[in-house]
Parts: sequence; C-alpha cells; structure tokens
Amino acid sequence: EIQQNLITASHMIDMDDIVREGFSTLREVASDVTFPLSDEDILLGEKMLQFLHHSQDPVMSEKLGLRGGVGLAANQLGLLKKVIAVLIPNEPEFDEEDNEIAPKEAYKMREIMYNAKVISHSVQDAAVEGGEGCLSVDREVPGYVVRHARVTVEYINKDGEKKKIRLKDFPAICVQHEIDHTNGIMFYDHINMNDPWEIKDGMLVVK
Ligand SMILES: Cc1nc(NNC(=O)[C@H](CC2CCCC2)CN(O)CO)c(F)c(N2CCN3CCOC[C@@H]3C2)n1
Ligand code: NI
Repeated sequence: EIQQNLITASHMIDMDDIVREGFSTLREVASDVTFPLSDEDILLGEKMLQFLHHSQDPVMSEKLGLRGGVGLAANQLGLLKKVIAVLIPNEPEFDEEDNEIAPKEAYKMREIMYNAKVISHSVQDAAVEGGEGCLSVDREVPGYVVRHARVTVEYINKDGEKKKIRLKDFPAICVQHEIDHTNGIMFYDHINMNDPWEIKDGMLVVK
C-alpha cells in the first residue's frame, strides 16, 4: 500500500503520515481486522499509540513537529482498517504551594482497540466544552459536537481478547470521535450549523 513506511518498525509516525480533509479514507468505512492479528496490524496499533505518546511529550512533539493528540484512527493514516488508539492522561494535581503532584495513574485511558463499535448508548447527549478539533482538519470548526453521554463499546485488544467497556465523560467523547473515523464520520458532522452552541434536551457539557 502507499503507506509503506507505516509497516517499517523503525519508522515513527509524524504529521506527514496523517491525511487531511479531502483524502478519500476520511470518508470511507474501514474494514474489520482479522484475528489472529497479523504482525503488521499489531505493529500498526503500537505505532499509533507511540505517536500519541510522542505528541504529548514536550521534547518529542517538538522534535517531530507533532500536534497534540489523545486519539488516532487508522483512516487518518490512509488505512481502511478498524484500528484506533486512545491515550488520555490524568491531569496532574497541585499542592498548596502550587507544586505539581503526579497522579496515581498517569493515564485515565491507554488502549489500542481493534474492531471497536458502540453496542449501546445513553439517551442523554454530551459535548466537550469548547468543541473538538481533529489532526486531519487544519482549521477551526466551532460548535458543540453532539455525542452520546455514555456508551458501551465492544472491541478486541491486541491479545485477541474480546472486551466490553462502559464509558462516560471525556473518554466516551474521545472513543466516539475515533470510532466515527473508522466509519467515515468527521466531528463537524455532529455540529448544528444553524446554532453551533445550542444546548438542547439535557445535553451535558463535558470538560
Ligand atoms: C481534547 C484534546 N484534544 C487534543 N487534540 N486533538 C485530538 O486528540 C483529536 C481527538 C480528540 C478531539 C476531541 C475528542 C478526541 C485527534 N483526532 O483527530 C483523532 O481522530 C489534544 F491534544 C488534547 N490534549 C490534552 C492532553 N494533553 C496532554 C499533554 O500533551 C498535549 C495534550 C493535549 N486534548
Ligand atoms: Ni480526528
């Protein structure tokens, strides 16, 4: 495939590997990956997670010229495979003298998810305060991205184990953003363009 360097172990994903609006795979439905996972699909997932780590590291993000990311989908790499990676850090706390206290768990969520799908969801909607962005969208698109407040997601992890997890708050938003990518859906598809900041029917605003 055209994304040859994505399957060389030593290559580190950077912004040049991320396709932008107009590239076909952002509007296509990706295929389920088959199990047992190929070495290529295992490597792909690991490199997607590595990209997110690098993007959240002051030194590596600077070195590789990365925009910050907490999620990534294979469609954004030009690959029609249902592979997503999520890396959501726990925010550090601060003591009375404003010294940073490392959180017990560094990450709220750190996962490579194969064939992820939403199998059930709350009636209640939610949107992230301030709206969303996307590494494949080089422009601001303001407005509440209306999503499900809580979702039950089924996926297979890199060890081939079927998982079923319930998510709420920001993790629910992030995983929906990534699963959307694997179905050719962009975040701004969920913004009410007539009234982008409309809050209706008990929609939660998530920080
Ligand atoms: C909220 C946020 N969105 C960032 N970017 N956008 C993304 O991740 C897109 C996916 C997210 C957009 C909204 C829901 C999912 C990427 N998308 O296109 C993938 O499909 C961030 F970078 C970011 N953080 C907070 C944590 N910080 C830790 C230290 O390092 C910087 C990092 C910045 N928070
Ligand atoms: Ni995105």
